[in-house]
Amino acid sequence: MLNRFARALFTRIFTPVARLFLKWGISPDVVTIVGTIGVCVGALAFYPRHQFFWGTVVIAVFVFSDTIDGVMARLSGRSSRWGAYLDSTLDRVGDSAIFGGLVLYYASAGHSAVMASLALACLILGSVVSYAKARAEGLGMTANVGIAERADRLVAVLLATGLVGLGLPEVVLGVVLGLLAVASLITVFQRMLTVRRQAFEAA
Ligand SMILES: CCCCCCCC/C=C\CCCCCCCC(=O)OC[C@H](COP(=O)(O)OP(=O)(O)OC[C@H]1O[C@@H](n2ccc(N)nc2=O)[C@H](O)[C@@H]1O)OC(=O)CCCCCCC/C=C\CCCCCCCC
Ligand SMILES: O=P([O-])([O-])O[C@@H]1[C@@H](O)[C@H](O)[C@@H](O)[C@H](O)[C@@H]1O
Ligand SMILES: [Mg+2]
Ligand SMILES: [Mg+2]
Repeated sequence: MLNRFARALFTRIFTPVARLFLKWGISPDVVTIVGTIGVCVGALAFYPRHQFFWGTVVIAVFVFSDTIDGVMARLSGRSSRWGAYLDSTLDRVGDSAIFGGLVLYYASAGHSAVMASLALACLILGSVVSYAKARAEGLGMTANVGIAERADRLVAVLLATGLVGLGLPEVVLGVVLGLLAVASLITVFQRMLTVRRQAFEAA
């Protein structure tokens, strides 16, 4: 949803940064890679120690590299199949680190099997959401639908985790993770139905 409505706005916001990076001779691939490392460090160094606010701040700084890399590629006429592959593959690494960081905390010092399970459910179902689209595209179809696309999932988990880091009760994060898991599951079915329709239309 956000991907549709906010992409143009965020492209405008980050175009000056993208131009600056290109002027400095930085390539889109470097931004993709450094951004992913930053997200992983933010998630895995801070979340397992219950430093939810600072972890979210670090992740939020680096996560927009995913918008900037694409803008850079298009501005410089360097959009490539390799870049698309690198971008999507490293997105999975960053997403796994975010939910994995929460799993690590709640499965150890946080002592909450329920919260750990909810975060794990979001990790797994979010990956299936992405796979459902990637596999469809690999078969020459599209599955560009769903109520919980990547930008939606990230905004939900980062806002809730950041706010809990600022003092909101932990149950807020539990509710958001629960809703996100359900929304991700619904998205998987939305994508499967879209692909099924195309597969039978083509037959
Ligand atoms: C000035 C800073 C402002 C910051 C404001 C922060 C406030 C946040 C509030 C709301 C957030 C709203 C989120 C908006 C969503 C953004 C929409 C968007 O742009 O989504 C899509 C993108 C990119 O997706 P993708 O990678 O698929 O596309 P690309 O454009 O990259 O194109 C891909 C093609 O490009 C080519 N290519 C790419 C790379 C490469 N190396 N080579 C290439 O050739 C190739 O052709 C590819 O096919 O972005 C995202 O999905 C990013 C996620 C954004 C969501 C982050 C949400 C963070 C929000 C909140 C955090 C709260 C923190 C608060 C902390 C404190 C709490 C109180
Ligand atoms: O599929 P999803 O997770 O909702 O959303 C995402 C896509 O919108 C994006 O184009 C791609 O680069 C990401 O890797 C990811 O797949
Ligand atoms: Mg990107
Ligand atoms: Mg991406």
